[in-house]
Amino acid sequence: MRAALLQLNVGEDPAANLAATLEHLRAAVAGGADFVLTPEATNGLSSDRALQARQFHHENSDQTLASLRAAAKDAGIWLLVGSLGLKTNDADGRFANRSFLVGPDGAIVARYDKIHMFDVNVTETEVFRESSAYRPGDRAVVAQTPLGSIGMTVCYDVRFPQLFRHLAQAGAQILTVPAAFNHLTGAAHWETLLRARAIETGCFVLAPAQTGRHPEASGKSRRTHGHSLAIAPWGEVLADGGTEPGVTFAEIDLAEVAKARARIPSLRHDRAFEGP
Ligand SMILES: O=C(O)CNC(=O)[C@H](CS)NC(=O)CCC(=O)C(=O)O
Repeated sequence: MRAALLQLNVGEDPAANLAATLEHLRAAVAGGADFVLTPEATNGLSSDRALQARQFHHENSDQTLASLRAAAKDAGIWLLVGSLGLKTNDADGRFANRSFLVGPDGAIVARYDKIHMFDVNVTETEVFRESSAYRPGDRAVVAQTPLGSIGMTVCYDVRFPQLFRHLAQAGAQILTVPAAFNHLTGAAHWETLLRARAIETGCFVLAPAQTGRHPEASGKSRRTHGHSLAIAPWGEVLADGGTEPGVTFAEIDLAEVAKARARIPSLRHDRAFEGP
């Protein structure tokens, strides 16, 4: 199976972001991809909640999702829409940060709402309160597909190894980690965290990422780390997307999952313990 990680530099306009995503998706298909993955926040990054309330839609009327489903069907590929900001029916008006797995017939096979919210002061001036805009999910998801069993996560989830262990012990062979990783924390932690999750679980880890500077109409901007990564179950980096937007390919051979787990069977060696 040939996977393609789309590395994006989205702005605030969902229509422009969709156009760029479709362009990269066509390049991925032309390059022979069976499974295409887009990053977190494929429909846009913004800190302007009022703007997002005008631009985001409910899942069943979201144009980004409809167009990407149609593109997956046209090309006959599997597609992970890393995540979309979507409206919910919650009284407090919070959005969902939702990841979708789409089949080659365009059907939604699985959906996952990001569980861990990035409520972090990266520096005094780079402050994130994701949970003020997004409501966290509370359900782990593994999807069985002909490509393998796929455990779904998003971005900051990568810092919670118990979720990854749970997914692997529930049968996942491939773990998806679409991200909009911060440039500072990314430089320090991104590759190490992803490689650790692959090694601990004996899973392939596929992590398509946002990259570069994301300017907002308000004058604010954020910077993301890029470096979309495909990692093998033994921990090797198979492909690194660098810092430019584009497509990065990786060959996924599921036999590697069984091989890595046969060499180090730690996934089956959990023990109960007491204290402190
Ligand atoms: O806010 C949105 O619209 C979309 N969501 C994101 O960009 C999220 C929350 S700000 N980013 C992360 O989780 C980065 C985690 C990270 O960088 C780390 O763990 O160090």
